Amino acid sequence: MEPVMVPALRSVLAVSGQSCELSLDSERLAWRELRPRRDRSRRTGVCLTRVLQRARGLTDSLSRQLPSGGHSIPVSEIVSVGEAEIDETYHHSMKWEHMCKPHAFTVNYVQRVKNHRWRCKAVTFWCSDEVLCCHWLKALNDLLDHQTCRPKHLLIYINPYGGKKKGKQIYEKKVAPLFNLAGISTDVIVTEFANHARDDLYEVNLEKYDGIVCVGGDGMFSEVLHGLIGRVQKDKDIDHDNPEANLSPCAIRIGIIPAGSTDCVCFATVGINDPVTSALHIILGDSQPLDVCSVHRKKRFLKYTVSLLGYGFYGDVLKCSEKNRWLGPARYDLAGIKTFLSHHCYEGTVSFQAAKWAAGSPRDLTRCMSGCDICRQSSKQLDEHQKAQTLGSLQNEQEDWKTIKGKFMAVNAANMCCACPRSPKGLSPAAHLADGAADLIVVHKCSRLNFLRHLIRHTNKKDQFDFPFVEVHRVKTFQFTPKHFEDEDGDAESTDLRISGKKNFAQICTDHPSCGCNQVNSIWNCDGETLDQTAIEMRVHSQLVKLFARGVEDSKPKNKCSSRI
Ligand SMILES: CCCCCCCCCCCCC/C=C/[C@@H](O)[C@H](COP(=O)(O)O)NC(=O)CCCCCCCCCCCCCCC
Ligand SMILES: Nc1ncnc2c1ncn2[C@@H]1O[C@H](COP(=O)(O)OP(=O)(O)O)[C@@H](O)[C@H]1O
Ligand SMILES: [Ca+2]
Repeated sequence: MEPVMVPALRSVLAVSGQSCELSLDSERLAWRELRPRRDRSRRTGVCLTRVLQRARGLTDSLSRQLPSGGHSIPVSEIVSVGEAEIDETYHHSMKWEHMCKPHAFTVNYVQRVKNHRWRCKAVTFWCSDEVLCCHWLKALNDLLDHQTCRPKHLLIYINPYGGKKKGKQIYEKKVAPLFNLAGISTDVIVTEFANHARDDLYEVNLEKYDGIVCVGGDGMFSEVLHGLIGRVQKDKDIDHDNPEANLSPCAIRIGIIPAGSTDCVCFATVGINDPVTSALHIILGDSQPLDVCSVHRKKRFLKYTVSLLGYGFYGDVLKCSEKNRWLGPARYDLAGIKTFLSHHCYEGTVSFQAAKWAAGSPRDLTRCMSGCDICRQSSKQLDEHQKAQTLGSLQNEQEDWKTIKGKFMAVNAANMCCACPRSPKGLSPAAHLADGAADLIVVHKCSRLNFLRHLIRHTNKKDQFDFPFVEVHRVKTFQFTPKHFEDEDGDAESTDLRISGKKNFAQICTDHPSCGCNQVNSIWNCDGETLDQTAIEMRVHSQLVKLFARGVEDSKPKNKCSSRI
């Protein structure tokens, strides 16, 4: 059982009562049984074996079982290592007081289970003596110290009222113990009012932290996003009211512990809305760049959005759902049915500039996966495009605008696929997290039945864009102007105020008999937050923030990057 130090570490230790050869190099920890399990006569020692078999939590559901019967864990997926905790009660009840404390260490590591879920598993290795045990502990801890991407200090904001109001409970029961295990220190703030986290981020000493974590839904994430981006621009003296401004990227990463109603940002960046999985991605120090869209009206900043910016159907669903917040996540289903039945359409003009440099297209049947090639290629091409623009070698950008006028059921910009439990492939299944572009989906006025057919396709494998009344474009920027703005030659500000303030929708409707719609205006759903203004411009900022995530992993890992739908 002497360790072999050159070039890597190799020893014979015991796992679950079996002698195993354990080896470690800078990449992997691996072990394989030396003798078949049934061969009890030659086991390493009766007492030790019994302790091993009964030791708490050390059952043999080991991580990557190799075809040869061996196991292997990448060092990058080890959560922590430490001296094994021996169950003292058991120890005494078995009258083994005479036995000196066995020398063992436990490795906590990530295990993949179904549907992109991760769990933290433990395996304990038993050594013949203390020196060997310390040696292994030191070697493993040294390797973990080299995982420099891992956060050590986190600032956590918990929304106690998000989703089913279980944010605090989820954090305390499922997440805090894991952060503890991984030796991460935390400052926890349970928010007391809406925008508490956003405002706090303007004041806080960010240098103290390696990451900001929000516990809540997309709305809570949006708060943290606004606080962080706003703070960085303020520190760098960048005017976010200028729609042309080149925003400064945020170096500090954001983690999301899902505890909301839709959890679409988490679902689309991790593959599942599961608090333990997200906590493990944070602990391992994953990093996923994310595009952020800014929404302006004229020269005034309104909001940032990372998932859905939707007018018409999704705006109305949100507006209706806000009245029923007490219903929790079910409020969206009720609002969805009501909105569907009311079947409103809205008249206006959509103008956009296509993301010509983007490597993919909204209907190319690819999905943005971990290490996505399309994101890498697109952002490279975008850099080149921007350089060419600065040098003046590209034609006037103004000529690139395309316009769609008409009556719409919905105008949606999806900056990511927007997958969520309601729609596992999302609003725009081929949209990308970090390609510097968003998918603009325009659903023209159609019958109720056709709109239902379009909606249903969000829940199955069929193409929701394959209808004559739906068009989709990959864009870098778009503008929307409702019809009444054009008619009134809109002083945007005063018109919007009038719509949202003095008049109610019924009055507006009778004022506009020619529009054929029940209402003149919808509102914008901006990552689940309402926008009062209707005439807006949106622009994508490539990879402005980073999340503690790695994109959705391919469950059948043949091609690591983008896979066919
Ligand atoms: C017939 C079934 C049709 C199902 C159609 C499902 C489409 C779902 C697309 C979801 C896109 C989600 C984009 C994400 C938005 C979130 O940022 C945002 C905020 O999340 P948070 O509360 O966690 O903070 N969430 C939302 O705006 C919620 C959008 C949910 C829309 C649900 C719509 C349900 C529609 C049901 C129609 C039923 C018609 C039935 C006719 C008999
Ligand atoms: N303490 C609080 N009290 C009330 N609202 C809050 C609080 N903390 C955060 N919020 C707001 O709650 C809204 C919804 O939060 P979110 O966590 O996204 O839940 P949900 O997914 O159910 O919408 C967000 O707009 C956020 O700004
Ligand atoms: Ca994008």
